[in-house]
Amino acid sequence: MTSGSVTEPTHASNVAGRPRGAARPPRLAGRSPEGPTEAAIWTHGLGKRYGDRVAVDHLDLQVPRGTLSGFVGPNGAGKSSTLRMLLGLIRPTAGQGYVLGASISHPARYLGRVGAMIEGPTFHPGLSGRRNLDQLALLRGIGGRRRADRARRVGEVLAQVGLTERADDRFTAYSLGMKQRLGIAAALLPDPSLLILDEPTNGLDPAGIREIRALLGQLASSGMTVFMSSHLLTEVEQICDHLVMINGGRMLFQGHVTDLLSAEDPRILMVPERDDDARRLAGLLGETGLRVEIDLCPGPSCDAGVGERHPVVTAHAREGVAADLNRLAMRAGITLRSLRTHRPNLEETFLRVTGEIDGDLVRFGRTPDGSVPAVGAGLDPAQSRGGAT
Ligand SMILES: Nc1ncnc2c1ncn2[C@@H]1O[C@H](COP(=O)(O)OP(=O)(O)OP(=O)(O)O)[C@@H](O)[C@H]1O
Repeated sequence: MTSGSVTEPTHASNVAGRPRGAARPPRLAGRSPEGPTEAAIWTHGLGKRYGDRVAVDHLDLQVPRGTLSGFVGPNGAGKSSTLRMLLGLIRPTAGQGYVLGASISHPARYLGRVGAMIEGPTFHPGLSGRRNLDQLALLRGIGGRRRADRARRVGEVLAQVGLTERADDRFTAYSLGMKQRLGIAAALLPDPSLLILDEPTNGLDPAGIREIRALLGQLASSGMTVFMSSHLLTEVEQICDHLVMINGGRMLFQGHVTDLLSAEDPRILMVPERDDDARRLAGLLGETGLRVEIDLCPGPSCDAGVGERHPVVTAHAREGVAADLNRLAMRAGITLRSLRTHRPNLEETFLRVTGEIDGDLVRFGRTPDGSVPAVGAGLDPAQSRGGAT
């Protein structure tokens, strides 16, 4: 079993922990926390300083073999520096790391089994995709000295990334998506066990993103470990089964995407017909033991499906109690304009954990009178998640 773990800034909440019975992707079933030799990537206390600037701060990474793992963090979080240390391009200033069981102090021992695309692919613009790959294979000694062997390997990787039909077109004629796929083909030349990609979907249109997504999914299902950095959280949520989230060089979360998402409280969002009823409704719900917030600002976490701007009362409760909450409101003479359930997606979770947006409570605290903060906050979490009766 590979457990998800979360380290949070103090203002973020409700992310830690894995609810009992949370489903695991089958590919990882039965695995246990992995040591330096079992994990595809393992680091302990890994750090990188540039002068006084700390780019990577005591990172303990564990990327299990065979996963498609997303490496996410805001700009300047330390992703590229980490990838560069793993590839032996820069030296760590602290800690240790292992890639495919070999220490990162001796990159030559594992680089032959690692494919990488960092900072986008660079190819000769006047040569075809096939010729570019052939030259790279020759330079890297892939496929042996025989031209036929090299050509066979180049043909295989071109087929793998779906470029066979356009293989003899010049690189300049390729779309951005095709250029990215050629970059991945180059990384695949040595038939690696681990593929490290820095922002492979950067700048691509939705169709290009879909192609890369399908390609990475295929590679991972063939048993290869793929570790890719990305800013596109929707993509990571859709294609990755494992996630490493960092900010300011520090670990925020690593584990299964499902663990992170299922640790987020499900919510029920209610908009009373009369704005004045919002506080009374929040008070009533709070008395049942639920954690409740009021938000005046429609947004991803408080949009209750109402076009106009009305106070939204959010109860941290599972979907199953929605009808109970509606009845409770009705009994108190409060009619609801809308009621819906919401579970935060990876993007919302990420923004909250990295502190890019304030939590609902903070935002409510900034309203003009600020007199009703969280109702029911500080109650037994089991109670607040259990729902009202
Ligand atoms: N060669 C360098 N010299 C000095 N500072 C650097 C150097 N490379 C990176 N940094 C700094 O280290 C921090 C981490 O940068 P890094 O590029 O690793 O982050 P990142 O998560 O990859 O960001 P981005 O997504 O914007 O590329 C940043 O503050 C950056 O300015």
